[in-house]
Amino acid sequence: MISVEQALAHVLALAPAPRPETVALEHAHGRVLLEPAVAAMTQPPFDASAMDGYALRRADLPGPLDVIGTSAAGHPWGGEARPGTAIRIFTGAPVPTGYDHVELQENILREDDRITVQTRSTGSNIRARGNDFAAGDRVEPGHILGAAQIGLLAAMNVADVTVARAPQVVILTGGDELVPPGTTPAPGQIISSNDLALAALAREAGAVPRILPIARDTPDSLRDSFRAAEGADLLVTIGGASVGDHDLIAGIAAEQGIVQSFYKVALRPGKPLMAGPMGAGAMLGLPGNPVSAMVCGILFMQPLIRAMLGLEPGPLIRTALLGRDLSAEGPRQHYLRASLDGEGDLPRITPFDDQDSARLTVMSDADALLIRPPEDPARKAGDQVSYIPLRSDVLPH
Ligand SMILES: Nc1nc2c(c(=O)[nH]1)N[C@H]1C(S)=C(S)[C@@H](COP(=O)(O)OP(=O)(O)OC[C@H]3O[C@@H](n4cnc5c(N)ncnc54)[C@H](O)[C@@H]3O)O[C@H]1N2
Ligand code: MOO
Repeated sequence: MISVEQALAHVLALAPAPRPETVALEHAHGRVLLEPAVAAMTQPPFDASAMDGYALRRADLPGPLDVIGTSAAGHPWGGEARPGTAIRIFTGAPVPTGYDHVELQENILREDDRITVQTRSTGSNIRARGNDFAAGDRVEPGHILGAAQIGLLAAMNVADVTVARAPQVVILTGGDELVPPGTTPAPGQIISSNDLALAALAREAGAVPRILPIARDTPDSLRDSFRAAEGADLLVTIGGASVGDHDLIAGIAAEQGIVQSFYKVALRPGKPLMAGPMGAGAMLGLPGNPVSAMVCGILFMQPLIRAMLGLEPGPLIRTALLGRDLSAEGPRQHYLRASLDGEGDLPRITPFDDQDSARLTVMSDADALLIRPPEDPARKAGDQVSYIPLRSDVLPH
């Protein structure tokens, strides 16, 4: 058995380099920028008024001043500043050269075309040309484009961006006991959940998942499934990884020429785990117990997908204070389903009593996976511990 860290290093070594693709900016939200994007224009492109009011020369204050023109957004005033004058101006309009201040209309007394400034703002109320960005400024690659970056790139007049192609992840689950949701199981059968859960985890990490039809417990059925996965960036198999008579995945993978980087990991839940190169991509074999499959998906599949996208692979590890005493651990690194609460600097983490690797209700209630290293001694409430946060506010699309 190898450690979780060694297994993750093996898995990440299977990631092919991110592949570029050009997309229109309107389709770039949530994608990973792969090449720098360069501003095609300066913002603002002219000194712009930040308020509705009057552009004037500070040297002429307090006035009175003659209003000699109007500058509105999209309709600049074509004249030149003269001493003792002002321009009626609106938010976003160009401030004509020579005027160095905009006074809010609330602070002005106007009689016909003459104004007097009654209160003077401290700032100039002018946004200087280029104070946001200049033509040639770059948005650096290597991160996910969120709403703010999409807005920034649009303002920069960048219409297309080079992003990482989303990895195509094929999900294969098999077992004679499994039928899809929405069908009526025969005696001894259950509903297949792992394929949908792992596809959701893959999508969360930025991949495009494709779920194969549920394979039967026969070599031929699995061979058909492996064939259907050809060309994928990543094949994720779930189940059939253990030592039972019907656990066939390792044999079929070997037949396909997939050389396993490792097989067993000192991990709870999820000991039977395998990975290896497949074509230009990779294969990852996860255990079948539903919670084990998800935990391994979080620990290995999601980091592999993020590495394929050129992102920091993670998983994200945080610190919390233990909510209750815990007994000593065994030789495998343990990821316990836990709740998070508390309002101090560090949250308080409390593992659930039931850690059965088949109970999806417990996984669904969990806010975090509490990490207990191999042979971790007994711990007291209040001790600092590490955890992986589970709830994300990122909605996949
Ligand atoms: N003699 C031993 N038996 C087992 C060991 C062991 O070391 N020695 N390890 C146990 C552990 S731990 C796990 S985890 C499982 C892993 O087994 P497999 O990866 O071969 O998974 P399966 O046997 O195919 O399924 C396990 C369990 O999960 C259910 N399952 C499978 N696929 C799905 C699905 N798509 N949706 C919902 N549920 C699924 C399946 O019905 C089984 O109940 O092995 C232990 N045994
Ligand atoms: O390794 Mo199994 O994944 O503990 O349930």
